[in-house]
Amino acid sequence: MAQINPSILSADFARLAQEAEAVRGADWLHVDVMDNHFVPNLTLGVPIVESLARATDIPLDCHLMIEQPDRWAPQYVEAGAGSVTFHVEAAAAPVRLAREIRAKGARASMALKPATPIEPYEDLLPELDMVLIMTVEPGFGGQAFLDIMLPKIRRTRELIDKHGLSLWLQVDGGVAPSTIERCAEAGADVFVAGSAVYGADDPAEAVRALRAQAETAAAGAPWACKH
Ligand SMILES: O=C(CO)[C@@H](O)[C@H](O)COP(=O)(O)O
Ligand SMILES: [Fe+2]
Repeated sequence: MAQINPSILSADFARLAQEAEAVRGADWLHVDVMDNHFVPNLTLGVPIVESLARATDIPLDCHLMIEQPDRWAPQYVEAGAGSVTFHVEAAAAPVRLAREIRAKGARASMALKPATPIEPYEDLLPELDMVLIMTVEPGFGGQAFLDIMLPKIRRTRELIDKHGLSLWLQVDGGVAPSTIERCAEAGADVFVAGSAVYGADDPAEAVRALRAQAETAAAGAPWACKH
């Protein structure tokens, strides 16, 4: 089943509890943590994640666009995140980090920037609960979807299926009604959407509509028939 994770990067940061309520029915709330080093933007950190976890019962999917994730990721689990994604480009010891995140009780996920290939990390997949293929350069919401990432999504789906794994395949960046079907056909099953959800008149309805589009597209995809 397709999961839709609205990104609060496109929400009003002064009203985060209400903005979470506005997307009731979403599978996860996507929280973009940026440190102005790994990416040229600065957002929020552990204390806000802690408050948000108390303010909503939607589980938090924390996407860490930060340097030194080995040092910081465990603190996001302690703050209440149900899933923590680190960038493999920034991690010193991705296997140890994934194991630590899992041992602390959250789902462990690894993100790849657009220029990072999946193939060198094939052997790490069993250590993970999710892989995030970035479909924009990380750092900002509202950017145009990079079509050139579709082959990487397909290749990642093939690797997951080849190893008989059940980890989720997330896409993030420019996911909208005009792009979500191509992502689902390529093999993604978790969809982050910021501007397409919070820019809509009815964000909860936008979540439902995106999910329906993704599920229809996935049903007709060749990879879906293998399960
Ligand atoms: O991680 C990021 C950006 O770096 C994303 O999660 C964005 O927040 C997605 O926003 P849209 O492209 O959907 O507007
Ligand atoms: Fe993100």
